[in-house]
Amino acid sequence: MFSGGVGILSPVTSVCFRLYSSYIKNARYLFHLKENDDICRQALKLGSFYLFHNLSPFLRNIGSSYSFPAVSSSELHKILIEHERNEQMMEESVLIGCSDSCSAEFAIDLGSLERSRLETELGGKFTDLRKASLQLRVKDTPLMSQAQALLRWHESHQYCSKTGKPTQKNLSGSKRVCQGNGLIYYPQMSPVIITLVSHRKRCLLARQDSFPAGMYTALSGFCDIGETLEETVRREVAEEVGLEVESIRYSASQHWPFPNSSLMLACHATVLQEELCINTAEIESAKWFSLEEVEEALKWQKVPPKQEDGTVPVWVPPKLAIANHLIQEWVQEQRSHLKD
Ligand SMILES: NC(=O)C1=CN([C@@H]2O[C@H](COP(=O)(O)OP(=O)(O)OC[C@H]3O[C@@H](n4cnc5c(N)ncnc54)[C@H](O)[C@@H]3O)[C@@H](O)[C@H]2O)C=CC1
Ligand SMILES: [Mg+2]
Repeated sequence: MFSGGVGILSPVTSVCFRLYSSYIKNARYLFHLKENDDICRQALKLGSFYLFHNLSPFLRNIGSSYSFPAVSSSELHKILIEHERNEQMMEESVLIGCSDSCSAEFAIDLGSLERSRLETELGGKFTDLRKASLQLRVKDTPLMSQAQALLRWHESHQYCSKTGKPTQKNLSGSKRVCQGNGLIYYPQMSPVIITLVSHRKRCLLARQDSFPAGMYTALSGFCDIGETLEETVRREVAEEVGLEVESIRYSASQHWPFPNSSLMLACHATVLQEELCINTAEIESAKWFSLEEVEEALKWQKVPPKQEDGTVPVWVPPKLAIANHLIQEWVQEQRSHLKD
């Protein structure tokens, strides 16, 4: 059922939608919701709502796993009334997507409501995002991260940086407009490259002193303004480990919510030499690893225990991090070379 859009879209648009795949229907419907406050206001009455409290997502424990459940519009309405809030508060929600049946999905921060009472009533816990990311199934984390990132952006962009006047969110939350001069602000992400450098049969993993003990990962760095993806890869590899990049191959991307929204652009790169010159202001340690060593590091599903000599074995970020994807991809490629 095309519930979210029924009776709201023009007949012409609705006819077009019937010819499209559900993916295209959803994309077009979301476009209308983002752009048109009236359509979005209607969708609020039928949509579902993911809950946050001071940016901590609401999780429910079911047996040995956790879910990130949504409440219906009428359930949210009831919560607001019971906590003596105006139903207008529903309009503080931000749009984060829509279901396969085109029912709009929103996120709302209930930080002004009593947390422990809400948790008891809803039967779950508002959980810090980092902890929640590790508790939830990997496939459920992108929606939660996206929702938190958008709520966080709105929370920190209440005023225009040019006029100092308040900014007003449009209903979907796809932008904020300065009440003084009409300047429009859109949610932002910082582009970051993450590169798995390799040379012959080994790959390079590094760690910063702020990482948990034993954790090594691929090199990463924020793009400077005006740089291309390729230029950032070359500069970061040179800056952090003193190596000259020979070739770059794009792999995949990921939205990363920590500490602020980044768009992680993941690449493989080969280098011309292997002698490292580590920039200790940025990196605590960087080492070349063989296939066997990387396979060993991948075996740890969580932080490994200390060994008898007090050291922690090398391990790599969990599956939810794109670093893990890059490392797995390299392992697959090395294994396939062995077969050749
Ligand atoms: N999802 C994943 O697999 C991984 C994600 N990351 C993320 O990548 C990001 C960048 O990693 P680093 O190697 O530390 O970057 P980096 O090597 O560029 O160094 C960080 C420094 O860059 C500067 N900087 C420039 N632009 C910045 C911006 N827009 N925001 C914050 N700092 C900025 C700051 O001085 C900061 O201290 C971090 O947010 C980290 O969480 C890092 C590794 C793996
Ligand atoms: Mg870095």
